[in-house]
Amino acid sequence: MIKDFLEKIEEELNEEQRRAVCYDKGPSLVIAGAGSGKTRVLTYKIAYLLEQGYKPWNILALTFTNKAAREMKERIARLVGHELAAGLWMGTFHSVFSRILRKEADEIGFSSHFTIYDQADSRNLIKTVIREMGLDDKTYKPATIAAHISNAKNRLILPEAYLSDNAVRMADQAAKIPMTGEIYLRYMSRLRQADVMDFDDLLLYTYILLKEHPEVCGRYADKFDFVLVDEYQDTNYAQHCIVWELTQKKQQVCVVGDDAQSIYSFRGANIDNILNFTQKYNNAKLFKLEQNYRSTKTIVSAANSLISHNDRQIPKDVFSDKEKGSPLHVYSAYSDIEEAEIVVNQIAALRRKEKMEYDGFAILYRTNAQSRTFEEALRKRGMPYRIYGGLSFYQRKEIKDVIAYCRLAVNPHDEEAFKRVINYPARGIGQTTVDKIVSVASTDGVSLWEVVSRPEEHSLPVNKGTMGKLKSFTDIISGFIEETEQMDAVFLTQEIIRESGIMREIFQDMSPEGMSRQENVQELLNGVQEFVSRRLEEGQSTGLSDFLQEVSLLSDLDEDESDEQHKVTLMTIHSAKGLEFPVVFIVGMEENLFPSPMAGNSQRALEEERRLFYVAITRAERYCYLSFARSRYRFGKTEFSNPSRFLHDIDPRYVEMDAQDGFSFGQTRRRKFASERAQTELRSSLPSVSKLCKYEDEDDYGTSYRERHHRAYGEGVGASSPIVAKVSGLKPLGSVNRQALMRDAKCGGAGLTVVPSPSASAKDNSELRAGMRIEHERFGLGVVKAVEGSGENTKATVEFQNTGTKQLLLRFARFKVVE
Ligand SMILES: Nc1ncnc2c1ncn2[C@@H]1O[C@H](COP(=O)(O)OP(=O)(O)OP(=O)(O)O)[C@@H](O)[C@H]1O
Repeated sequence: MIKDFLEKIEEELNEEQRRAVCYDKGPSLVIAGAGSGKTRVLTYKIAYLLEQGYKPWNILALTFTNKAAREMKERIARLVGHELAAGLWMGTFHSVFSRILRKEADEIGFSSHFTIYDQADSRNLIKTVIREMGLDDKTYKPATIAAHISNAKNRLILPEAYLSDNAVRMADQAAKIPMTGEIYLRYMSRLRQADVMDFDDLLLYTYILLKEHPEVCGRYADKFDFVLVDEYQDTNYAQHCIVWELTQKKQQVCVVGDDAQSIYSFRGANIDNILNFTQKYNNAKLFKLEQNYRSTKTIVSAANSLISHNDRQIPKDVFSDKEKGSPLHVYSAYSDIEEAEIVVNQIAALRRKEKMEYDGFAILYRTNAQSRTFEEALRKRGMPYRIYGGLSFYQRKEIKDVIAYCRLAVNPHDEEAFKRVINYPARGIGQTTVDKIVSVASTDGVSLWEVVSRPEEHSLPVNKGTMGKLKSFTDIISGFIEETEQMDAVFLTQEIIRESGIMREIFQDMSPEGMSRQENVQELLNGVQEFVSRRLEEGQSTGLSDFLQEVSLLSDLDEDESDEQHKVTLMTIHSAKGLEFPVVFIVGMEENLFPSPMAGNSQRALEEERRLFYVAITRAERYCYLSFARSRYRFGKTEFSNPSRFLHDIDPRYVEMDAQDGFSFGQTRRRKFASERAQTELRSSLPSVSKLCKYEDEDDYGTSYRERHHRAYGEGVGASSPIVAKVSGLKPLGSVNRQALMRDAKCGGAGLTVVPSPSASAKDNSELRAGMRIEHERFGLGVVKAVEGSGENTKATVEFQNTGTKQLLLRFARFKVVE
């Protein structure tokens, strides 16, 4: 058996992997470059320890996810048999330590039956505490307070320490939430009274248990002869301290990870744990796995050249023995619409050329909301896809909520939409009331809307208070109904998001999940805006019911999920960690998107964004495509984007770009692409779009939505889109300023040339002839095939290079003739 196993090790592992696997003479740090077989090494190492005679119950292996633990256990079982593998202590920090905590609960004043609160439970309790303390939960937003508490727990800061820390107090005071420490104190005691732990407590109390009960700590430290930790770069301070408590005596610990793939600081991960490991365990042996088995030489070199721009890292030289492969191809698109079409066209072309299945392709983006345009382009082409680790755009809760209001505005008798939002956002209309409405409606044979619109006539049995709440609801919906007659879909959707209270509900949650919901709602607005602009250009109606019609067709396809096994995968880069695909598209490579504007000027945050890009590139086996859109709708207007600074970080030898794309790689890095002057000039020429969008809500939040978002996303260069101009009476951006931007952008630094989208001019339109080439703001380059009609009704049929053939009503079309 031993001989077989050693032979297997010889066959399956390279020399450095073997050395890392067979080392059990003290602490070790295995730095595993991307695609270098980290999982293989961990699996073999545990199997090796078992073969060496270590007992499974004396081995503790901590993973980042339950899935990783399951998969690793299966692989170990294949090597050493199920019986041995089953006895291992293997799982996530939370699952392993909740098991230990249950056993030792009375040591720290809990019963062994303590309950574990999930995020929603814990937020509810925080909200209750805030209210009990007489504080305003609009100032003390539960999500924000929860994040502060979680952060403190992950750093092992207890309420008393929190309260006595001057720096923390001052920071909370500056953030206008000085009572956070008191809330934390009360929240903790409430959890204790209820015999409950929240998720972070599982780590915090484990640490307390080990630190304050040396005999318990000694028992576990003696029990575990070997501790292994996967994804060590993503551990937080509490996890790091727990590992230390368990291993400082025997020093039999092996941590595996890649500092270049540390991407979870927003969840408390601290890259310093891995960077400083060899200082903490000063006789630790360092193994570097540098051979990448996944990607072509070019992809590995491109990723190396990118990450070399980070200061904080453990030096390594990742290499590949695979074929050289093609350069990373960069696409510059006119708009997010064209970007999606380019990607989908490329998928179709590669499938034809290389006979690849759909599941060989992945589209990776920085934010969830970006899936919309790609989903729509894939659907249009009938290409099967799946969203990995999430829902498709129109299935997301916040989108369904807004759409439900839109449906009511168009048809208030829509029962499902009615039930979905009558008490969302919460307006004190309980299930009992809804049941009564349903019952009366059924007896009288009318719709639910009919009952609440005329409750007396239908003898709805509710009290005066409830009657008032129903009246407020019907007033809101009636307002929308009235507006559907006169307003277009963009105006109305904005109105709905604001007046329904959804904006207040969603935009006060600044947690990562909350931000993602905000981005989704914003993206829905972008979709509506895109719809309206397109329909205007096509000479078709732009009402809300037209938009809903289009959306319902999209959702219909959603339900009619094809049985196709092979699907294109769409996901955020964060969820792509650990996965690999023959072809990877990394989209939205723009400033203000990637790096995330939240990173601001913080070097630490920017380095993490760069690591995220590194993770994305290293998912690719054979082809890697990068794309950016030069404009996209944001905040109700077209915003021009500059290519991401990260594109400059890749050595030009490993990238290529089509010559006509108006982008060139240069030597000078990280300077502003478009000059400040041009941006300022352009901005000052813009009328206040906020008048239309009316996002301001100072009364409730102190700061406005736009202000917060612009803080979050940075100030973009924008121009009113045609529909914005039409509805609000604003004029489209003057050509002088646009030319100024083009002039400045063209000679702007960094070796990049950015040509903003074109705008239409009357002259262009009247002289338009078949055969002419045009540049359209969103559809990109195209050739005019025919011009028909006259005056206001002149239409052109244009065959676009990437976005197909379209008919444009010239009066509304935004393009310029290029030849
Ligand atoms: N010695 C080896 N010989 C051949 N192939 C190997 C070897 N080691 C690993 N591989 C293969 O390399 C690929 C990458 O391995 P794995 O997924 O474990 O990498 P990883 O280090 O976890 O990567 P990442 O951190 O980038 O997700 C896998 O397909 C794996 O089977």
